[in-house]
Amino acid sequence: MDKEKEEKKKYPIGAEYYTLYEEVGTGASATVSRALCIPLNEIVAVKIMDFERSNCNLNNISRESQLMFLVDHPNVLKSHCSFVCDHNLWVVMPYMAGGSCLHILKAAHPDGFEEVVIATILREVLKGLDYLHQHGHIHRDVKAGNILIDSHGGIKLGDFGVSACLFDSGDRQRTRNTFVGTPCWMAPEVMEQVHGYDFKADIWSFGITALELAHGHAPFSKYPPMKVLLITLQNAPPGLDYERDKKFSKSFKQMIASCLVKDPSQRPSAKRLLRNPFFKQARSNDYIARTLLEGLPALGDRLQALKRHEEDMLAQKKMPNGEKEEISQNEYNRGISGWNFDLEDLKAQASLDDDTIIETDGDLHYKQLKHQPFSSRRFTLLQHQSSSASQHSDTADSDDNAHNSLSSVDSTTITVKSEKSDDDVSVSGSTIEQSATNTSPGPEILVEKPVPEVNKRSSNGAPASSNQRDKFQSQSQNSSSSVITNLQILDDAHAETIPRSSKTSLSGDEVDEKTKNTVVRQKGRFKVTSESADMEKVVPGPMLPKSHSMQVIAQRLNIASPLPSPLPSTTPSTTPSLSPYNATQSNPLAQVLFPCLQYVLHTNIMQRDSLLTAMKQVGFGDCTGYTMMNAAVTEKSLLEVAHDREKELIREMTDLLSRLICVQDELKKCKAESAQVNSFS
Ligand SMILES: Nc1ncnc2c1ncn2[C@@H]1O[C@H](COP(=O)(O)OP(=O)(O)OP(=O)(O)O)[C@@H](O)[C@H]1O
Repeated sequence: MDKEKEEKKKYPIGAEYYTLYEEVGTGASATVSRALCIPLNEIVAVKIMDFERSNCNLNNISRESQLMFLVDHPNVLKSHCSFVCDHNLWVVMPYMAGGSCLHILKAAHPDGFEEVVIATILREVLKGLDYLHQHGHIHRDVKAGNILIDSHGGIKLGDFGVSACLFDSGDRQRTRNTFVGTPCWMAPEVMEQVHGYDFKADIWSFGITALELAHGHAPFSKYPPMKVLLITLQNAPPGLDYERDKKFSKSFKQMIASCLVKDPSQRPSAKRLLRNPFFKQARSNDYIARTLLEGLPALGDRLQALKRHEEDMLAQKKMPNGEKEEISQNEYNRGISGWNFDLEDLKAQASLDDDTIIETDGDLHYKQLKHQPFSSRRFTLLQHQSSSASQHSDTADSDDNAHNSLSSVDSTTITVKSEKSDDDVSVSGSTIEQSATNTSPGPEILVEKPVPEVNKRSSNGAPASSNQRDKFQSQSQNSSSSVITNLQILDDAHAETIPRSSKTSLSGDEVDEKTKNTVVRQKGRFKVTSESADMEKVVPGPMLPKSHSMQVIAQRLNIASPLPSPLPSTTPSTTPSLSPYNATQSNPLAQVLFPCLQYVLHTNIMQRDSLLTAMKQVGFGDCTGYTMMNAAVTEKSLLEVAHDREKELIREMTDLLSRLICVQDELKKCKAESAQVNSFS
């Protein structure tokens, strides 16, 4: 009955019908305020998205917010209505008086919630996620900050729809000021941008969120983005520590371990997770209202207090690391996202500061040798004896196959043997040395949440079963069409572009089984990874056109390409015998630089292909023999030019790598000498 009443309610369209009260939240591109809907005399939340700040196509945002309007599940925050006002998009939503779990953690539970509370919150989140996944949607931003609680303890997953738009918009893809997603919660496959990702990326984020609720902060939250990426890609997945987290049950540890498996296909679906014994202890909404909300100041006051606290800490420069990172997260949530690949920047980022950073609480330890000149300073990533890998494999629920994933965690350059599997994973016996003296700015690393697409094969699945679902899905299909267009603009060479949303509606287990059929292809421009993580993945074979050039690269780099290369290389070898692969194996800096150079090369190749296609089209458009012949000649000469350029780039790349190696050798010598001098003195 209540629901019917709700449905009949018509929320007016137009800013004049709403009185804005205090601000209750800020995000990457929006501020959220408590507001009064005057005609209905009802308190609502209004999210005002600054079109200019979000750098996003307003029509796309608007379409996505309509999608949010169509959402109909008690655990997913829907919008009542949305409209444009002065270049802003207003989204009117139910007011969630408890605020986000992140706010509550910060205000009253800095060390995390009790297990029963966590189980109750997460069960509700899973129900919401299951609903979204069933409808072919991926949330892509699951985190405590997006889990909202209403005054009755009801839990909803927020920031769906509009955020999806921000991620998907081709405009955003093309602009550089667009960091997408928060790396702490980001699944490794999303970071790698190699084989695409699917709804299982949400399950990873869900596992990270579970840790966030347990500890009061997400794993690695104190580190800058680049470091988070490296740690996530190279280390064993984080998890609850058997020693340190004694207060938590085995089933909680196992549940998290099953989500934080690097191989997405081994992660359970949301539906399956709901059957996990951990959730048996979950209680009612009332319980949440009693335990979390009673005694809490009003949301607006809490937010103000938090802001003041952060400002004070900043002013005093006494900010604890976790909060420093919080600010840093906010910074790039605000749009600082083109990660500069300038080596100095990288050094600064990786070392946080130019001083020694050694923490003794079991967290990652970065040790910088102060007595060395800056150019030869190195930071050492010490890895403590850790046991998460064995823990995971020991304890993972076999049903969830969690242990399988750990086999993927190996590294040749950085030996990672995790023992502790928390955010505070320590890494022992391994070093990341960064010692290059080359300070010339290189290309920028731009890690973006890529535009996803769902494999066409999934469209053969069962049709949607209700009108509402059809409506929901057709809406999402509409919204994805713009993505296609944008993608084509971005990268014509990637011809497999297909809509983001699955057209099928699958049962949880089906969803599980069909993971591979609904894999989202990514069009990320770059990936930050290293050969050591998985050399095969570094060459994005399936993502690139099977061009002759790529085979040449694969051959030269001595990298096992995931694609067979039926065509022999015809390009004569013009490079020295130095193998960049070997070079990068022994040179961590080269590891980072190498993909960058690869990217330049790939771009070049793609441009060449586009030019050739354009030439062909011109040739066929005007079918005179003369034009055809001319086109053929031009194509040949273009090919030659492209080949020359390609050779030139490969030469440059190899040259750069060999110079890096020389520099590193020199450095080693210097270090040895300085060590000798030190020992004498
Ligand atoms: N309906 C609501 N009721 C109360 N508070 C809300 C509501 N919606 C959002 N908030 C608060 O506002 C904050 C920002 O909202 P939201 O996450 O939707 O913005 P965003 O710009 O998409 O942020 P981000 O992308 O960084 O997650 C939330 O973290 C939450 O604390």
